[in-house]
Amino acid sequence: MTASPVIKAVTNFKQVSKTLEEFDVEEQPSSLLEKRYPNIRVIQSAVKQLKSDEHKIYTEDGKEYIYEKLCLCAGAKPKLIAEGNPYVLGIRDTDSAQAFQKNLAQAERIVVVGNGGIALELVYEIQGCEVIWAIKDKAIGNTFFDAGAAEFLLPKLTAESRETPIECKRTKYTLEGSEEKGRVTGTSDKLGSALGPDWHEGLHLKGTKEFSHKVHIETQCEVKKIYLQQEFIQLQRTSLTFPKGEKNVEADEVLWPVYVELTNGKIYGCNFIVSATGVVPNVEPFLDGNNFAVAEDGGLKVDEHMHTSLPDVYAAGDICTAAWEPSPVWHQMRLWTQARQMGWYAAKCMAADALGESIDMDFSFELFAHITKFFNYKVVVLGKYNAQGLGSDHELMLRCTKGHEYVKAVMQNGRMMGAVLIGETDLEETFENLILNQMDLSMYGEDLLNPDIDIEDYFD
Ligand SMILES: Cc1cc2nc3c(=O)[nH]c(=O)nc-3n(C[C@H](O)[C@H](O)[C@H](O)COP(=O)(O)OP(=O)(O)OC[C@H]3O[C@@H](n4cnc5c(N)ncnc54)[C@H](O)[C@@H]3O)c2cc1C
Ligand SMILES: NC(=O)C1=CN([C@@H]2O[C@H](COP(=O)(O)OP(=O)(O)OC[C@H]3O[C@@H](n4cnc5c(N)ncnc54)[C@H](OP(=O)(O)O)[C@@H]3O)[C@@H](O)[C@H]2O)C=CC1
Repeated sequence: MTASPVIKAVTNFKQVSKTLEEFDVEEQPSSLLEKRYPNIRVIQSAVKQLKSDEHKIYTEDGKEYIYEKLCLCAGAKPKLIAEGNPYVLGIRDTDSAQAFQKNLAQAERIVVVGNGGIALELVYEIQGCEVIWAIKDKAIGNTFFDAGAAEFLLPKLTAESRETPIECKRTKYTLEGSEEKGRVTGTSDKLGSALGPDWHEGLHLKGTKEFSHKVHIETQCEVKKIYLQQEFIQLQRTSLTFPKGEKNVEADEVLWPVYVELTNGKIYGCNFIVSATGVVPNVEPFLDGNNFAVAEDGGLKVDEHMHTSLPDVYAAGDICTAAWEPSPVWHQMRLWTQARQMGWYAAKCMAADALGESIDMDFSFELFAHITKFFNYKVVVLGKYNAQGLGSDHELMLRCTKGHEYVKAVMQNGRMMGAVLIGETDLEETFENLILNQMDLSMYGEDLLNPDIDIEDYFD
């Protein structure tokens, strides 16, 4: 049962190593899925309400369905800095991405807030529009890497000329445009599927200006307040303490539709704001009235069999929070890769439960592994790649060739616990093995990253 008219399909799946997977995500009509798998019937209608004590779901088209077992995969919603403000956009699905593209086409300057996946991709891709990027941290990309890797990547962002991205041969996201709402083009309230790898390739992310890229980064700050143009003018006129434009507001000739005051005291006018500030699991309102155990991050708690706290209800993907004791080198992140693995494993668990069979935890939860692309570099993150939860008792080993590769290994008690590999390092399989087998590597010391030693052969 799905609220969106298209089905997301994983295509060109490639097992890069034991745990690393690469694939494309395509929108396909649901009829194709039904044709390929005759046991599947797709019902396109949003679920309005779940009554888990009756084993029933009610859909928006007025129908009700009884289930024996149910798996909830309703994803997550963008967690916006100012919910309801028409100048604050989030990006989640095809609709919201197209709304963003439409607004960008009219824009001279935007403010991007957040320091994770979406912000990293946006600031690199946007052309012809000035970007003020406001981040809480000292360095860019805090959810994926550390300050060292950020330093490595930064020249790519500030370079005036960029490589032309490899052209996307397929139309991956196909929904038609969105409605006009307010002064920036809004999105409908219907929640579509979250975008996946290379989501921006089908979009034309260009503003009104002739220059290529212009990104200004404001570090260690958050958004304090957002002012609409009239509010801003009024405050400038009436408030003695409000900055009048000499010091804190950059000397602008133009009046902007909206102004952002940052906690570092600076104020920027812009056409609109992108809130790329993470997600919250999509549990309301359709799950209201059910007594689910919910984790601190708002996700439905699932055990090692993807089972929620309610009988016969399972959950997978962004909506759930892994509440089992994880492997020391795995953690949850709301990513396509994990949503796919969880969905696949949840299906196996449901089948095993129905047949009264036992099932072991899937191997993909042994090691956190993610492969992606930032600033046109291949990026692989493994295990506790940012030393998450390792305390101060760990060491970092680094190898970096400017503009070419960045290799970081996180070591604890002589064992490799995580790694960040940027560029074509060819080390992912070896490092994956070293993390999985927890071999004592103390005797190799710094040779572990010595470029003259072919460690692939060494550990074969
Ligand atoms: C811009 C962007 C770029 C991303 N890039 C990457 C990337 O490069 N790599 C990566 O690994 N991850 C990426 N992600 C994250 C990834 O998209 C998500 O982790 C993943 O889609 C989660 O899958 P899901 O099935 O849990 O949720 P979703 O893909 O969001 O699917 C949820 C589905 O539930 C439906 N639904 C919601 N409510 C209801 C209801 N009440 N009734 C019926 N149906 C309902 C929705 O219509 C939707 O089809 C990106 C996310 C975004 C927003
Ligand atoms: N290539 C890839 O793999 C991509 C993956 N994605 C995934 O899509 C989902 C949505 O992406 P995104 O929105 O970027 O989420 P992310 O979770 O990746 O990043 C959110 C960022 O916003 C920051 N933040 C949170 N609240 C505030 C606030 N109030 N003010 C300022 N900053 C704030 C977070 O900082 P802090 O961590 O300190 O709270 C973090 O830096 C994520 O699950 C992400 O992993 C998206 C794009 C690409």
